[in-house]
Amino acid sequence: MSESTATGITAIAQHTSGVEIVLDRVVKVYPGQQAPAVQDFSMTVAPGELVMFVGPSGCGKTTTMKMINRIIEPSSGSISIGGRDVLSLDPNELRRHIGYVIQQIGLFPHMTIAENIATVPKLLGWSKPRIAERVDELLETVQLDPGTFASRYPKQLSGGQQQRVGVARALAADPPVMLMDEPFGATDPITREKLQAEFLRLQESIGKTIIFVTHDFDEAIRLGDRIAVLSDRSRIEQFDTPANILAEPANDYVASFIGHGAALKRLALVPVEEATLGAAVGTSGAPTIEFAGNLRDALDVLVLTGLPAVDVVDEQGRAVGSLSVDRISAVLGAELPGRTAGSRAGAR
Ligand SMILES: Nc1ncnc2c1ncn2[C@@H]1O[C@H](COP(=O)(O)OP(=O)(O)OP(=O)(O)O)[C@@H](O)[C@H]1O
Repeated sequence: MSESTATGITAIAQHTSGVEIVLDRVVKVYPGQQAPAVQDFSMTVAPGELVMFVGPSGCGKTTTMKMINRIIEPSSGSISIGGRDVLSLDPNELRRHIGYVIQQIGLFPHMTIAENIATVPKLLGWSKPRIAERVDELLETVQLDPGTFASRYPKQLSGGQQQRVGVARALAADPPVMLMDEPFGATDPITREKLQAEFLRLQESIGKTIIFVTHDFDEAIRLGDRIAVLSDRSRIEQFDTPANILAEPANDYVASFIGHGAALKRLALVPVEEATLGAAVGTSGAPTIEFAGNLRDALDVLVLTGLPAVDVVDEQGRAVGSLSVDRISAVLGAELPGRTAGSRAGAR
């Protein structure tokens, strides 16, 4: 490795919380192919941001992501992480400083869970006590008891547990950047929701810069700070926050991707505290909604109970006000100042 390469890696490795990723006119033409799989892809991802790539099969999501850690070499264009040109760095070294989680998990079957998590720290030459401490810490972070799981083998874990280990392994050397390729895709819907919720909580504390590939638009809405909706050759059709994409899809392609129920999806993003509450009703025995909940949960209660209003309660269970369908609708209306009814309908 040249000296400048070593300096570049050190600069990336110094960071543990997120750094900026910049892709500039990145192109990938696979050998023997006429058309590029990725054409002129440019994007800046802010430090600590969680960006979701969503698009149909074959549009180039994975190719684009894999060029960042150089599992796939770009044909042209530039990519930088924390201001360092990744194409000038040693690819193997680079990968040790970028966490990588894939759907197939890729745990080594003949290694224990602890050994799996320790792979990169070992390659980086960490001491045994430091590695052991890190493995325990990470298992706890992903809610697996080290005493129970550290010495097990992957096949002795459920799919969801294996996926948690995959995340722990990617985090082992505390990389500033994580690339995640359909990481929860192979799990059943309930496990998937659980993993998503855990992952969101985790990201709140670690603040990595993350690129996350998914087919599932609802997953993108739930997790992303911003979503890039991609079409053929990784063309960016829209790159914006989930709320903005739901409220105002850039074109018919994005609208079709959102599918039905955009208003309901938007409600799930709006916390109860953003609504203007009415007076508490105080009907005894009626279901309530927590102040920390979202407007979709509140609407669920209203629909299921048929009540005109549902009480909102604080952490102590005290009613602090109430929500009705009108009050919930008013929040969505207020989010779209000056928008005509016609354009709102377009956000379907
Ligand atoms: N090694 C390869 N050689 C030739 N073409 C390839 C290669 N890998 C991918 N492609 C092609 O490049 C395009 C983009 O593939 P890519 O895997 O990036 O898409 P994707 O959006 O991630 O798809 P999926 O969601 O199905 O994983 C596809 O048309 C694919 O057939």
